[in-house]
Amino acid sequence: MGSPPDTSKTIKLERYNSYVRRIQSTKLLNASSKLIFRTTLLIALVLVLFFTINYPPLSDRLHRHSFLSTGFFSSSRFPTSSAIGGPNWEKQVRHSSTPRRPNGFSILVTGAAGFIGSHCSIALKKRGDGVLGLDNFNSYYDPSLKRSRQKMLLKNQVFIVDGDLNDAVLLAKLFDVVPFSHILHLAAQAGVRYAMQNPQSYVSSNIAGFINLLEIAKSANPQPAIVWASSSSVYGLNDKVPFSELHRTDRPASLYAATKKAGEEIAHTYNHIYGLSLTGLRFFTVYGPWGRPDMAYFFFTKDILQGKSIDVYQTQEGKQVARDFTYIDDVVKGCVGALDTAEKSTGSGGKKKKPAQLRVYNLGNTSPVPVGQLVSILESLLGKKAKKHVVGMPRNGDVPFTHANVSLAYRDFGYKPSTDLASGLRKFVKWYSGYYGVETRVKKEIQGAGEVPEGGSA
Ligand SMILES: O=C(O)[C@H]1O[C@H](OP(=O)(O)OP(=O)(O)OC[C@H]2O[C@@H](n3ccc(=O)[nH]c3=O)[C@H](O)[C@@H]2O)[C@H](O)[C@@H](O)[C@H]1O
Repeated sequence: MGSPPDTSKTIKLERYNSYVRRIQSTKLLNASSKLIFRTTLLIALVLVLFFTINYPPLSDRLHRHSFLSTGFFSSSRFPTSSAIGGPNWEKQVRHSSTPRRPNGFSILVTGAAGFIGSHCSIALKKRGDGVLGLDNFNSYYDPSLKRSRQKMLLKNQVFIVDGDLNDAVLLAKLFDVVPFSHILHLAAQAGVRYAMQNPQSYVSSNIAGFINLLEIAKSANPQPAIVWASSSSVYGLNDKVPFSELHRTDRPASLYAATKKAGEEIAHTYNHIYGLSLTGLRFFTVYGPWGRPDMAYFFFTKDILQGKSIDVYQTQEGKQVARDFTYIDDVVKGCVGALDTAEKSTGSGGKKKKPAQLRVYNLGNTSPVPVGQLVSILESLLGKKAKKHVVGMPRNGDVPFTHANVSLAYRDFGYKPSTDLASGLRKFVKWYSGYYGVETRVKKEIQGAGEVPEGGSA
């Protein structure tokens, strides 16, 4: 029998091999943890860099009062990740405000998601001006309508900055990025009767906001020329007709009217001290497609269709209340005419060099219509009778009638309203039917004729 085999060498070899395997797996583990650590660090760095550039919004970084971009932008041209103040945002601001025609304007339109603001923005953009919008999308009336207008503007390559007139940091930033030649200032707290419910909102938008904008404009270089929305309501208790720019406007009947009249006086001051070119437009009850749901023609339409009763006001003496209802397309032509004839501001670096232009114009229809007749026209266009409730006009700021003399606007920029109330309301009802998807006589007629309702795709 031979001696047992010597296994001690084999055992040693196995132990050695297992030792080497352990070392190798530890090394592998170390290498992969290092890789994971480095990758995490890199991702963290990229994220920190991204948020430093894009977030929080500019004004949050510079002061605590915040406005947030809602990232609502749906157009492929203006992607959703455009926080205010970031490079992507600046690119959109520049692109939107760059004119596409020789000697075109670069215009900041405040209240661009509003009724008159959205129509004017599109008209100006279509003729080749650069247009940048500003709007705070407040909820005075259904903000979804403002968002729909915003979508329509995006389709027309107009970008709206989501921000407030009272945000001085934002306004200063906009003027840093763009040397605006003009401002069309239409942002305001509108509505005559709402002023009794929320007086402070009128002070905040129509006075403080306006002054904030003027402060930025007077310091800008070049100073822009400014065209802005005043109101027919400044005539207040004036009873001379038709209303002329030469008539008294020192008896406003509502706080809304008082803030618009204050705006006209404030405009005088900034023109006088700083040489800003300023043109105030007194709008007379403007109506039409994409209009304001707080206005009588709009909510009468809704209530009539829903079978609800409507209050039709009459004066305390039992007379009909009347308005010089003015169609939106006519008003847009007036705004464009005022911009085209606005002279340059004369100041620079906050100092006036010589006297500058200061103007006020009526933009009305020159043909007042009693509210009862407005209701009859709507009944016929909707194909439905209204449940009318005739009541005395509440003492809440309303005036019994308005009637514009527009000879000054005609003389200076050829303003000539051409749409009567029945034709204008027909266009409004056509839009309303398409936008809200409701049946009306107008809709049946246009479908019968093979037309597509306006606003149906918004
Ligand atoms: O030109 C302006 O500067 C203003 O025009 C608009 O004010 P107004 O002319 O008062 O329009 P709007 O409310 O549509 O009432 C229309 C008519 O219906 C009567 N009216 C109103 C409500 C009601 O329930 N019943 C009624 O008969 C009412 O008595 C009136 O006769 C803008 O809203 C305002 O922001 C401002 O721009």
